[in-house]
Amino acid sequence: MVLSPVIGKLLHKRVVLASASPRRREILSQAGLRFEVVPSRFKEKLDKAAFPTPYAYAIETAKQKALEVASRMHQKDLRAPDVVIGADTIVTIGGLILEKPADKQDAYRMLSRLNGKEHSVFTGVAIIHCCSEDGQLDMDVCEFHEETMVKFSELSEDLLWEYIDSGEPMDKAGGYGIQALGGMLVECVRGDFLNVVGFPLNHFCKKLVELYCPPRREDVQRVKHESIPAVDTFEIASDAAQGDEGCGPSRAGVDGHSGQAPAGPQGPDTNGLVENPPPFPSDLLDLIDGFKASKALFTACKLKVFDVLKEEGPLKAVDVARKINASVCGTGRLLDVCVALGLLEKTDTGYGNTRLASRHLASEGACSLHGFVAYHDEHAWTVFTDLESAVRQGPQAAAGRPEEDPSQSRDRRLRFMRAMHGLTQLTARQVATAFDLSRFTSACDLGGCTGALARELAREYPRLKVTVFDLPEVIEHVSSFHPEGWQPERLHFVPGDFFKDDLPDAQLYVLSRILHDWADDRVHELLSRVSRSCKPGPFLRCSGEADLSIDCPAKAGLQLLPTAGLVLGNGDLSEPPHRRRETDTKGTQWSA
Ligand SMILES: Cc1cn([C@@H]2O[C@H](COP(=O)(O)OP(=O)(O)OP(=O)(O)O)[C@@H](O)[C@H]2O)c(=O)[nH]c1=O
Repeated sequence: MVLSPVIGKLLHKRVVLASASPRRREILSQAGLRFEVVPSRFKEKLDKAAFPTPYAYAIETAKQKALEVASRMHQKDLRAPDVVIGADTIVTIGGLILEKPADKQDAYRMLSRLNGKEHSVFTGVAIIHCCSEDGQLDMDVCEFHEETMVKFSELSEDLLWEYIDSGEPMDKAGGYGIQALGGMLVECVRGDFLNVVGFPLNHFCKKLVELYCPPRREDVQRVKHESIPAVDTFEIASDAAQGDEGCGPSRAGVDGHSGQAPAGPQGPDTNGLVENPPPFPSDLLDLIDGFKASKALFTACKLKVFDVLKEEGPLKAVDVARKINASVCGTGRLLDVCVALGLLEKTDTGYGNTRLASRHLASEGACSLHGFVAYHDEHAWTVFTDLESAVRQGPQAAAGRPEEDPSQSRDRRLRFMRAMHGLTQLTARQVATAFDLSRFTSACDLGGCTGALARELAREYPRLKVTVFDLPEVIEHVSSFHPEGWQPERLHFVPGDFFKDDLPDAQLYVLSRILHDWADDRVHELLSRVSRSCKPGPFLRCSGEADLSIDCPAKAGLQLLPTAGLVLGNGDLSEPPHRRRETDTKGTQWSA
């Protein structure tokens, strides 16, 4: 890449750097660019949590800095510069964004966090091309970011404080300046050094090539003058002249409007040119993008990435690729996605599981959700792919599908059981202890699958005998979900269909994750069958997430566990359960 012709493209344009950073000014002027400096008054206080990535935050801040300068200059002399450049540098570590420290203690907190570790430095850049016609300002925004990895050595407390006392950290993102004394803290750098200093010159020049030789429209996003968001400013307009410094011929266009009030946080500025920014639609973007994250998680689980890393991590991408028999490039990308999703950690030694992944995404272990993930990948994913036709044609379309072959349906059932087993193991204790069931001596878990909840109930209540009632083809596989030689005390399994067969006798019926599977008429039928099986006893009724208009038997206690399902009992439940947890009561109303 020949640089001077690129920079030369800007020679006859009025270029403004919307930044007070002396480092940015130096980098750009040393590259031969001629420009003016008009520091932006945009307050860097966007809601970080509203951005999907740290660099999206840096880019947006850079853009707002530049937009603020462009619109202010346009208002002042009704002529905006040709090009305005904004930039924002942030340091990120462990999902946290570090900007300039507020004071020495803040600098100490930042540097301690970075001590001995690798972190990312992102600079977001916005290049705005302005065009004023008939008093109207149109702007084309081109934006990009650059990431550089920086590793700090292990540093002593004394050294950190000596560095802080030098005063250098205070105007620098992350509390250090790599180009000066801070260079002593740094063990190595991966990527563009100047990006850390405050401006990714190389990427900037490449962007200019794209824009000018010839411009590629897909890199340029047209922003109409009307859509310039409102900005918060630090100073009143008259302060501007003090901050503006010229590098080239000074045409900053600041007219020193004295005594003019700054635009309020929400209000338009004096010329009515700046409008309220629309709220950033991060929830919507998450909805749009969410399936990609799910599929990346499903794929990593299926390829046993979390198992490999649990046993042998940390490992480099190339080693993981070999172990899972996949391409190095594809594996590297998948691993990086998992890092971004918080499932893996990446260090110098390679990729490793987070605790969350080791506990829940490896295939073995009491808290494993591997089966639950596999079920969603192999079953729910396909079902949802057909959602449009299900909506168009109605549920009868699914009913009209050809019968699947029995071995396939057996596999599907086992997958489903594995999914339910994993999930129930995770929640069983909470469900079993959400109510005080100690007065009961017998319970029946309807559709209790592998008995994971029944087992917990039996463990929690030493007097309780629990029957698991489920389809014969489910009961047939139960033993494979429990340790060999497992002899459950006070727990037994009865095959049957709760819509057809007599329900086993019990004082308490448990329906956990059952009712949501059925349409209202079926729910009514099932609850009526349960109601008929209940023996006379004190009465308590609760309505919760579903409005149960069943013929509720005066003989049965009936409670709804919103997170888990329904418990029907005939014991003395006339008082609200004292062991009910706050988190379990959401949306539930009690009436005796
Ligand atoms: C990591 C690092 C950062 N910096 C400086 O940190 C400021 C970041 O803050 P910003 O908000 O992006 O810029 P600013 O200085 O406030 O200026 P402005 O863009 O006008 O808001 C910029 O200065 C950078 O050089 C260094 O000089 N060296 C380093 O190693």
